[in-house]
Amino acid sequence: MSDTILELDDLTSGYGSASVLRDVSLGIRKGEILAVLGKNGMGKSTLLKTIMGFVRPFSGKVFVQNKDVTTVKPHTMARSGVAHIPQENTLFPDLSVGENLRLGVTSDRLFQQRLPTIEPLFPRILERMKQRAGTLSGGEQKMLLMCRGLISHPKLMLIDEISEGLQPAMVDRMAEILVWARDELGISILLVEQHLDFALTISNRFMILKLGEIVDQGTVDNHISSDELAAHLAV
Ligand SMILES: Nc1ncnc2c1ncn2[C@@H]1O[C@H](COP(=O)(O)OP(=O)(O)OP(=O)(O)O)[C@@H](O)[C@H]1O
Repeated sequence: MSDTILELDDLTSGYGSASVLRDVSLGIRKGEILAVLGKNGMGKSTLLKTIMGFVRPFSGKVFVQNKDVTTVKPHTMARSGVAHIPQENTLFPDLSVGENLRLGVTSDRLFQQRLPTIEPLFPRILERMKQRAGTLSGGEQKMLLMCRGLISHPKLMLIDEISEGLQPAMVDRMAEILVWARDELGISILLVEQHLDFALTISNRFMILKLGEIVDQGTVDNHISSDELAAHLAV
C-alpha cells in the first residue's frame, strides 16, 4: 500500500548464533500507532534495534516507504526520518538540555525554527535549557528524549518502553504527546510496551510478541479490554 511507512517481512535476528526474533512481519501506515506488547526478554528492544540497524538481521527485510533499508546503518536511518527512542538513557548528562536537543537537528537554523513548535509540549524542560541534562529527574529526562526525537520531525518513531518508571501523571502526559505527534504531525509510531493501559489508550492496533514471535494481533477498539490482553501476555 502506498501509505505504508514501515514494513517488515519475515524478520529474523539475534545475537551471535542465537535468534531472538523469528519471522516477524508487520506494517505501519502513515499516522498510525502500532503497539507491540510483550513481557521482559521477549525481544521488544531487539525488534527496534534490528529495524534501526543496530542489530543485523539473519534474514528477512525492512522497508521504509517501500525502500529496502535492511542493511542501512543507524545514522543513515536517523537522517532519513526514523527516530529511535531507546529504553536506555542516551542523553549526554554533562551537556545542557539545549545542547542535547540541538543534537536532534542538523543545523542551528533548524534548531531555532523548530524549538517553538515543541516548546508547548515540554514547558518545564524548556524553561531549563541551560541546565545539565543529567540533573533532570528521570521523568524529565524521558521527556527530553522524546523532545529530541520530535524536533527531528521524523516520519517514523520507534519508541521503547517510554512509560517505564514514569509517575501516572507523566504517563498521561506522554500519551497526549504521542497522540498529538500522530494526529497533528502525521508521525507513524511503533511502540514497544509492557504498560497495557498506556499502550491501548493511544494505539490503533496491537501485536503480542512472545519469545520473539508475533502470536496474536488485532485492532484496538471498545471490545478489547486490558484484562483480555493481560491474559494473552501471561507466560
Ligand atoms: N547484546 C546482546 N547480546 C546477547 N543477547 C542479548 C543482547 N541483547 C539482548 N539479548 C537477549 O535477547 C533476548 C531479548 O532481549 P530484549 O532486550 O530484546 O527483550 P525485551 O522484550 O526488550 O525485554 P525487556 O522488556 O526486559 O527490555 C533476551 O534473552 C536477552 O538476554
